[in-house]
Amino acid sequence: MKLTGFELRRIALPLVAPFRTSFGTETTRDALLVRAVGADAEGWGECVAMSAPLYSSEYVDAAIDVLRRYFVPAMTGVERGTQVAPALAKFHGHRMAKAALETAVLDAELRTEGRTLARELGAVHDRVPCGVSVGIMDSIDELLTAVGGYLDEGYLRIKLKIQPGWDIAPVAAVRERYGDDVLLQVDANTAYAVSDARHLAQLDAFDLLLIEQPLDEEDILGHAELARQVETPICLDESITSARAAAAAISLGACSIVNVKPGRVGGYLESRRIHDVCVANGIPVWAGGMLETGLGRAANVALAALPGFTLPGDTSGSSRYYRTDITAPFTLDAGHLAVPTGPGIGVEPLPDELAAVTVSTEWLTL
Ligand SMILES: O=C(O)CCC(=O)N[C@@H](C(=O)O)c1ccccc1
Repeated sequence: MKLTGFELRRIALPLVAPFRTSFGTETTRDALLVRAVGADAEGWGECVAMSAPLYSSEYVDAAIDVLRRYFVPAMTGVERGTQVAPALAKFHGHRMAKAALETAVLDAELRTEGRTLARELGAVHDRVPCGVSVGIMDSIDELLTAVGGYLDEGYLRIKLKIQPGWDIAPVAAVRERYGDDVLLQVDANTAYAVSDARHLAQLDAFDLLLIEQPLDEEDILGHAELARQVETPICLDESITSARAAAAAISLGACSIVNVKPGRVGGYLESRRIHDVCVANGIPVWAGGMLETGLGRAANVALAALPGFTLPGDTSGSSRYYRTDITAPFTLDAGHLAVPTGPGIGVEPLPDELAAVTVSTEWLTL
């Protein structure tokens, strides 16, 4: 499929409520969409970089610049999704920008050929169990109300953001209020140090599924040491930037569960490779999230349908974050989301909704 060019579209979606993590608070999702335009189809990719380099080194302005200056010009001659990563291999980093470009080309290719992303990746389910991520709040009462609301909506797993000073008490309160059967996990987003091991070991009393990314993303050996001192399984997110990094972290004993986030690792094809490495090592994986619109959400749900995704992911319904999504909304059904069945990622932006949140567009001809 011959490509004629790409559109970079920056959008701003207000969140239904502030979302606070150990590294900041989001109130509006500043996001970059990439549209690949081919002779007889177009495809979409969502860059999950945040406004500022607080989750990782990437941020929206940098993604726009690197796409415009280096990555899109390197797409000359590229006609299939599998050709994108090799064409970008000489460039270091910027995995979220690379992922958006690869997904847009892959979506256009699959739409041209009438194939779904789910099938292309090796999905084996037609719906996926959904968890929800709950931010840091001003009070335990506020947290318990939020958690109760999500449980009422049918979410099958609760993830609590934690940080020093907001960890043991909120976990204990949720366990005390909602019981021991609720699937519960925590996410520290690198907020602790290995010297906090004894403190974090207090979480062992609460039968958590996992503790996600407690230490700095580069502290693989620290996570291996922490795993020796804490019973709760350690899950890595920010540290796992590729299948090679996953293999190394697993062999070093740094994690026993992996959060697979396509944007963080450079795309859905590398995500499948991470899945395969983890399955080969008996390591469960689950689909992470980055407050995606329905475009990224659709692709994440397809990925979450692969056999090794045995834990509910951060694949919540659209209404968790947005009053109005830019695609038909993803709505929870008995705690699950249906895997899209249309070609490619299976969804498209709704023109009016997309226009309403568009901040800027830029066309780059190949
Ligand atoms: O449900 C979602 O899409 C968000 C899930 C979530 O908590 N993402 C976290 C994370 O660190 O995994 C995050 C939040 C905000 C910004 C970046 C990452």
